[in-house]
Amino acid sequence: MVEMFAAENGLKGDPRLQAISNAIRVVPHFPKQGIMFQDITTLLLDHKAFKHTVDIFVERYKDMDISVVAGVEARGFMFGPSIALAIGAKFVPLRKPKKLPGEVIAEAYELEYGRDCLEMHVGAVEAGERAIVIDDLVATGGTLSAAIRLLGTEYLAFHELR
Ligand SMILES: O=P(O)(O)OC[C@H]1O[C@H](OP(=O)(O)OP(=O)(O)O)[C@H](O)[C@@H]1O
Ligand SMILES: Nc1ncnc2[nH]cnc12
Repeated sequence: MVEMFAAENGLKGDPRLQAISNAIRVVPHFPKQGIMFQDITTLLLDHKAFKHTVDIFVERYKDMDISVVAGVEARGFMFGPSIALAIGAKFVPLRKPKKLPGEVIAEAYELEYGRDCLEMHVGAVEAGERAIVIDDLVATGGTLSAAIRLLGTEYLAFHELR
């Protein structure tokens, strides 16, 4: 998995990827039978692996005229703001329902274990802005698809941690 990710992203031989992978704990059968839960809280405890993670995104997306880093609640909030600050972009939280106080647009989606919805404040992103979506992982892709629909077609790329 690490080798495939490295080859696809121009990071072949980069020792940071294995360190990141090693720092993610896999918890079988959480939150229900059959799910191999990828727990990034252990990555957050390892400051070197945490920094490597943010650095890889920053190296990839700096100087690409990206003005929006959209983070998916909750785990995209743990990585997105650091990346936004480092590349000089604004951070836009994509939140679960009824958390944002202003006018919102919403997108519903299916999860590996349920159904949910993401909301974004109207006006947080302007037409023509280039955005990236940050989250910790893709399972079915439902969350990522909803995030992209929220941002419209102005997004540039998405990158998962593992
Ligand atoms: O590709 P998908 O099938 O859509 O699944 C991936 C999403 O599921 C997890 O979040 P979750 O909805 O469990 O919320 P949490 O971060 O609040 O725990 C994960 O952080 C992604 O956002
Ligand atoms: N396997 C998984 N590990 C962690 N978070 C998830 N969200 C959906 N599937 C997941």
